[in-house]
This record gives sequence, C-alpha cells and structure tokens, in this order.
Amino acid sequence: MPEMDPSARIYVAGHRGLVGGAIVRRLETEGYRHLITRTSQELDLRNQAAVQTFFREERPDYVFLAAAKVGGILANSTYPAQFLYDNLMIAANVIHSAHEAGVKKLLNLGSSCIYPRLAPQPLKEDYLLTGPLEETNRAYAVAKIAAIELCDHYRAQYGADFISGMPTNLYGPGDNFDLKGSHVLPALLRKMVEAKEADAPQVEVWGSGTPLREFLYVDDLADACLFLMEHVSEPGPINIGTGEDLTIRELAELIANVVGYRGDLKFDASKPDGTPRKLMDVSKLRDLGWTASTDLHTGITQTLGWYLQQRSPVS
Ligand SMILES: NC(=O)C1=CN([C@@H]2O[C@H](COP(=O)(O)OP(=O)(O)OC[C@H]3O[C@@H](n4cnc5c(N)ncnc54)[C@H](OP(=O)(O)O)[C@@H]3O)[C@@H](O)[C@H]2O)C=CC1
Ligand SMILES: C[C@H]1O[C@H](OP(=O)(O)OP(=O)(O)OC[C@H]2O[C@@H](n3cnc4c(=O)[nH]c(N)nc43)[C@H](O)[C@@H]2O)[C@@H](O)[C@@H](O)C1=O
Repeated sequence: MPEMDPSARIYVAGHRGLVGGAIVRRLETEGYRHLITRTSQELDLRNQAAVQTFFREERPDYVFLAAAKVGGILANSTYPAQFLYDNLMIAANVIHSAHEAGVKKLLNLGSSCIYPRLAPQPLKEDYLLTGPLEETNRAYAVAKIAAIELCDHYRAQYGADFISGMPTNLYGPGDNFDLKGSHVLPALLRKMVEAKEADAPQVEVWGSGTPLREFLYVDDLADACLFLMEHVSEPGPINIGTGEDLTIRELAELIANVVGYRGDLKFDASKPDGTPRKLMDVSKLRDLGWTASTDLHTGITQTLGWYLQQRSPVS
C-alpha cells in the first residue's frame, strides 16, 4: 500500500479519545485535508442503521478504528456487559459498513489483553487463542478478538484490506484521569500531583505492586498507526509496543520522581492485580521497519506538563 494521498477521505473513529486525538494531530501535521470525525453523540457507533447511513454518505477511503469503550482494571471488571456489548457492536458495525462502502483500508485497534493470561513472555502474535484469558478484562478481550476475526474473515471472503494493530498499555496527552475509570499511569500521576500539593504523607497504589506492565507513548502509537496504514497488509494481530516493561512499584517510583513527590507508597491489596505480566514481542513490527522512540521518563514528563496545563489553563 503506497502512502495515503493528501486528498484522501480519512475517517478517524474516536477522535476525541487518547488514541484518536493523537492520530488526528499526526494526520493534520502531515497535511491530510479531508479528515472525517463524529462524536459519539453525533454518531453512536452501536447503531447499525446510523453507521450504514454515515458510511454511504461520507464514503471514506481510509478508516482508523479508535472508538471503543475503554477503561482501567476497575472499570473493566465492574461493567463487563457494557465492555462486551459496546465493543462488539462498534466493531461489527464499522467493519461491515466499511466493507459495504468500499473502504480502501481499515486499521482496527485492539489491545495486549487479547492474549492468554499465562501465555509465555514476551507475547508473540501467534499465542492468540491458545489459553484462558485474564478474568478482569475477559469481556473486553473477547470483543477485541472478535474484531480481529472480523477483519481477517472480511479479508479472506471479500478481499478487504482490513488490518489489526494491538497496542500495549498507552498513556499521554488526552488520557483519562478519572480515578475510578482510568488506567494506572494517569491515575498515579494525578494522585502524586494532588498528594504533593496537599503535602500528604502517602499515596495509595492498587494491588501488590508486583504486576509488570509495558507503556507506549500515544504519539508513538499514532506514528505506528500511520506506518501500518501505509506499509502493512496482512491478517492477524500486529503487536505495537516498546518491548520493555517494569513493575507497578517501579512505575509508581518513577512517576513520584518526575512529579517530585517524596511521600510513601501504600499498596492496597484489596484491589486486583490483574494479569501478572503482558510484555509484547515487537519483533514483527520491528522487522517491518517501525520502533518506538519516546522513553518512559520523557513521555511521563510530557504527560505531566499536559495534565497540569489543561487542569488550570492559562487565560
Ligand atoms: N488507552 C489504552 O491504554 C489502550 C487503548 N487501546 C485501544 O485504543 C483504542 C482507543 O482507546 P483510547 O483512545 O484509550 O480510548 P478513549 O476512551 O480515550 O477514547 C475512545 C473514544 O471512543 C469513542 N466512543 C466510545 N463509545 C462510542 C460509541 N458508542 N459511538 C461512537 N464513539 C464512541 C468516544 O467518543 P466521544 O468522546 O465522542 O464520546 C471516545 O472519544 C481502543 O480500541 C482501545 O482498545 C489499546 C491498548 C491500550
Ligand atoms: C490497557 C489495558 O488496561 C487494563 O488492564 P490493566 O493493565 O490491568 O489496567 P490498569 O492500567 O488499570 O492497571 C494496571 C495495574 O496497575 C495497578 N494499579 C495500581 N494503582 C492503580 C490505580 O490507581 N489505578 C489503576 N487503574 N490501576 C492501578 C492495577 O491494580 C494493575 O495491577 C484493561 O482495561 C485491559 O483491558 C487493557 O487493555
């Protein structure tokens, strides 16, 4: 697949989110002029008829599917029905309508949680569907696996050029900082900022602190998404990550260091740890020609700057 023409009609589903926002920023920087976006209020992607009408009218050439019901470990385990239903409906409606409307290429985004809970590490793409899933996000993972299958079967049966990228845990400007719904990195960043301001003696960290996680800066992900859209056409998941992980305790210590918080960490064992480790094997994408470029310290520093600025904007 050659580079996308600057005049191509490009639909970014989920443009107000962490990932969709970064993809739009990047496409605008690259000079793409015909970006198509809709908020969930304007177009509920769970509504099949509305999605069909949208695709018939807008006729996008390319689709970045970054709309989804997304959340951290607590949100996933508290609302599994919503995570399953919303994500199944969004994927089925967008992928089917993209096929009907003759979309040239679609990038479907999944997540590292599609792999079995106790799969060998690092996680290779062909470990998919080889064992039981992590319980705290099984509903979400099943919907994301269904979306990969949809892309692959539409490719096999109809020749549709639909591909699937599987990002590891993401963070960056535009993230969700709500303490009940968010992922660990924005949650700990916010907690440390507020604890520093309040001169609080300790910050609560969920679980044991021993699970290992890998973190990719969202602008690196946007770069990978454009790379995949322009250079890769094959079935199955393609891992997107850094290939490096650290424990939640180490992450908390790093964030405390960046924020300048000197208090203690208090681990709350009543909260779930989730999967013990999910480190991506990124050799497939590396061999295709892409690697991440933002180290974790730099990415956290930039995210902190964004968080502080948007929290109290300078007039
Ligand atoms: N964040 C992470 O750590 C990771 C994310 N991913 C994947 O990346 C993709 C994007 O995630 P992320 O940007 O973090 O999520 P966000 O929650 O930040 O954004 C998701 C966007 O999806 C849109 N959306 C949700 N439901 C609907 C709906 N029913 N109809 C239309 N739009 C809807 C929302 O639009 P609106 O704002 O208009 O309501 C929202 O802006 C997802 O597929 C996710 O699985 C993968 C790995 C890790
Ligand atoms: C991207 C990924 O994200 C989710 O999986 P997860 O990686 O388990 O998610 P998480 O970021 O919420 O937690 C990571 C670890 O961190 C610990 N932790 C400590 N303190 C806080 C804390 O304050 N908040 C949160 N959320 N976690 C905390 C927490 O207990 C856990 O051990 C799924 O949505 C999954 O479907 C998915 O795709």
